[in-house]
Amino acid sequence: MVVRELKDWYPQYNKPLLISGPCSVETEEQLRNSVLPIIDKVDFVRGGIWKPRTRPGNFEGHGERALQWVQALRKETPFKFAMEVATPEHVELAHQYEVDLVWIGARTTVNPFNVAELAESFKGSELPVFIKNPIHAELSLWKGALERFSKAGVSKLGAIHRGFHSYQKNKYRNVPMWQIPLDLKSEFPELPLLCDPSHIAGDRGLVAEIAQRALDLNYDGLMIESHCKPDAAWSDAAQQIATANLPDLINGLLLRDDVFTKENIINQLELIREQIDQADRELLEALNLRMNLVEKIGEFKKENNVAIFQLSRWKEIFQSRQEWADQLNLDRQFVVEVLRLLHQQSVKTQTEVFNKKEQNLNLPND
Ligand SMILES: O=C(O)C(=O)C[C@]1(C(=O)O)C=C[C@@H](O)C=C1
Repeated sequence: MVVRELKDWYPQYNKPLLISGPCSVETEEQLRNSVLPIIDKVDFVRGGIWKPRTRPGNFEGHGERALQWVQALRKETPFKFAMEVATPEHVELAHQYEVDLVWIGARTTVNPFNVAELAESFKGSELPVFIKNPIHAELSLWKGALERFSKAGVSKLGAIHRGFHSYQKNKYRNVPMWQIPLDLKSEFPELPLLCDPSHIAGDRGLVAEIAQRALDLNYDGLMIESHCKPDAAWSDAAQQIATANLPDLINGLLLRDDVFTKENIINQLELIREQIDQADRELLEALNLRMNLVEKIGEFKKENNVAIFQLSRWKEIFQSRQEWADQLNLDRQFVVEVLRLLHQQSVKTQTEVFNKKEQNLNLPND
């Protein structure tokens, strides 16, 4: 997949790229009051034209009528406009109304049929397209959508992390699972990655801290929902911040450098990284030793016809290592995950020992 850096196709890019505006375009007046005060603070104004709603009966967006309001306001005061598209008809209207950036919503990204059809409708287009993560935590679906758009010739491509649905109650509306977007960025370092703290939070009180977290992780930009009267919003009222509060939120964010630049800090960093290298080497040697011992026990078990899984020993290990973790001030959950992985690997290794055919038996056709 060919990806281009933001700066490549958006030369005025000054980190972080900022997209803000209301969840939905509701009325001409709401649009004007939500947009005009933020024009010089953001790169793109966002506004929902069609809203995919979980249940029928909720406001589903005004469609083309809202685009006409956007067009009229832009004639008066120019600004770059971004919106979600979910069908080829939306894409056609995006071109017709000279929208500057579009994104593909989480509910669309999950469906390869929709993605393929949408990507096709971008053939020959110069529009930048950002793909939101699929609603459930599956990196390959997210990558698949990006690849389909790339294959269709969309080169101004980016990703938006908006968190993942969880059936369990959580502090956040959508669980961030930061590792997934970081895995995406590791694979495609040039791919512009934005965070949508509003959809992760589901609550305007959490938006600033999530936005900061994203910048701490070196995201390229943010998409934040803002509304002139958020409590009266027709959709996602709880997560939209007041237009009047957007400047303070933006000014309060700390930008981190990409890499260390100061000489003395680089020296200190290098010293610590050498120690980490050493610690990792010892960790791997300890793992190697453990796996050799596990293999040895596997051979004993095979010789003596004893089962691989030893519940009472495993329970004892599981318990005692958590106590050790407490003594060492290590996070218990982290240690539990490592133990589970270790045990899984032991069982796999001993299964291989059990299945190993004896050498030199020379059984025919075996
Ligand atoms: O103690 C054993 O019987 C082992 O084989 C080792 C080990 C482990 O990984 O520690 C592996 C499998 C058993 O279920 C319990 C423990």
